[in-house]
Amino acid sequence: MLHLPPLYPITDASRPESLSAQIRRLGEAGFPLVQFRGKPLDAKAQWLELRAALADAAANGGWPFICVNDRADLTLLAAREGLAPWGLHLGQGDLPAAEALRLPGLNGCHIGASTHVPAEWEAVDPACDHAGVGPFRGTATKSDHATPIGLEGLRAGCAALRAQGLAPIAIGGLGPADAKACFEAGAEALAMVGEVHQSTDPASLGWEIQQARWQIRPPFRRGQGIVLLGGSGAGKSTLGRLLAQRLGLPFHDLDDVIEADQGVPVSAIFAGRGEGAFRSLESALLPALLTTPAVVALGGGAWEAPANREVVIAAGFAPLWLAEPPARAWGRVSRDPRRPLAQDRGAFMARCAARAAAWSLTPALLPFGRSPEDLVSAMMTAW
Ligand SMILES: Nc1ncnc2c1ncn2[C@@H]1O[C@H](COP(=O)(O)OP(=O)(O)O)[C@@H](O)[C@H]1O
Ligand SMILES: O=C(O)C1=C[C@@H](OP(=O)(O)O)[C@@H](O)[C@H](O)C1
Ligand SMILES: [Mg+2]
Repeated sequence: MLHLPPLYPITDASRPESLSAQIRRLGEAGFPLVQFRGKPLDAKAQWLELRAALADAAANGGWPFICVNDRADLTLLAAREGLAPWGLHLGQGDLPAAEALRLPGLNGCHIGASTHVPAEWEAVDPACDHAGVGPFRGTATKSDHATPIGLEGLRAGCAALRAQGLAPIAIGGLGPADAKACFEAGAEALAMVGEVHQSTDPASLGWEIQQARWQIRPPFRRGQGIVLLGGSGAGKSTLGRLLAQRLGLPFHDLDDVIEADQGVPVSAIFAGRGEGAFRSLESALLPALLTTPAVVALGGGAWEAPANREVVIAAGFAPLWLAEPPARAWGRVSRDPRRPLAQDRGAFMARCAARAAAWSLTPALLPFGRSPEDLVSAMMTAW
């Protein structure tokens, strides 16, 4: 099943802030996925905002992912400009999902559906990989909504969607006080419009909802090994060391292991033998770190190789994407002489954008500006 962040913010065209500015602000706050909802703006206004938001995200390491509400036409236009969005969310009256996926440039697009009654959530178009289920209760941001389904409807909807392999998203008048109940009822994510835009501190809202999800579904099992992945500067090495200490597990940093094995710094391997030689060392030395439970911090590029991903999964370790906005990570590591791939902003962002699809195959840890200490404590509150 598709992994989704715990809180899925949706733009609100009734607010004075432009849609592209809303998406930029939410991305900077730490949300990896935002839905672009342009109604009731006309097609031209929606297109200009969508293009601006997608271009902005592309220049910032592909962050945040953008899922377009309703508009297959605008999604198609964007794809033609080389700005294919992460996804397209289709309502019951929009283009059928399978037809949308056949549009040029849209294969690989994540398609979402809206479901409101059992007949809808029990038979979703198999071309979809996620679906909204709601409305949980009535909401001021959507006047034409269907009858609220409440917690029991949500439970039934989530079970039906999960049985079809779809990630269920609770929607409709939700606030942070609903989070634990919605996750317990089976939601993978909570979609929000009003709460997220009215909040003076959306990062704290995201943090609170992530903690609620961890309380219901901890990010790893007790005693299980953990592999931290994600971009350079996300904080994998720092968090990994601390997490291992708190869990009483050994800690391995793949870069340190490579340096110890080769007797030279990572930068010297890149300079002397090239990136290919470094990637071969990553793949050669990773399996030995997975033989007994441990916390393992990967380097920023190690999750790209399918063989490395397979060995982590086969070892039963929990892979976790430390999902820090690339612009924030760049601010920490730019031009660090020990990081050969953090010398040029454009190249750094292009790598992040190219790697994001592989990272998002795993559950995410969203730091939302918190310290590694806070992150470790929050991950362990489940126990
Ligand atoms: N949560 C955090 N908040 C602020 N700074 C952090 C955080 N995590 C890591 N850092 C700092 O960012 C830099 C990069 O961290 P590091 O652990 O080396 O990242 P990575 O291993 O993912 O490249 C270090 O200077 C570290 O102290
Ligand atoms: O992004 C990358 O490909 C790299 C990131 C580095 O690790 P950090 O993610 O710890 O910086 C290190 O493995 C090497 O310089 C290559
Ligand atoms: Mg590191």
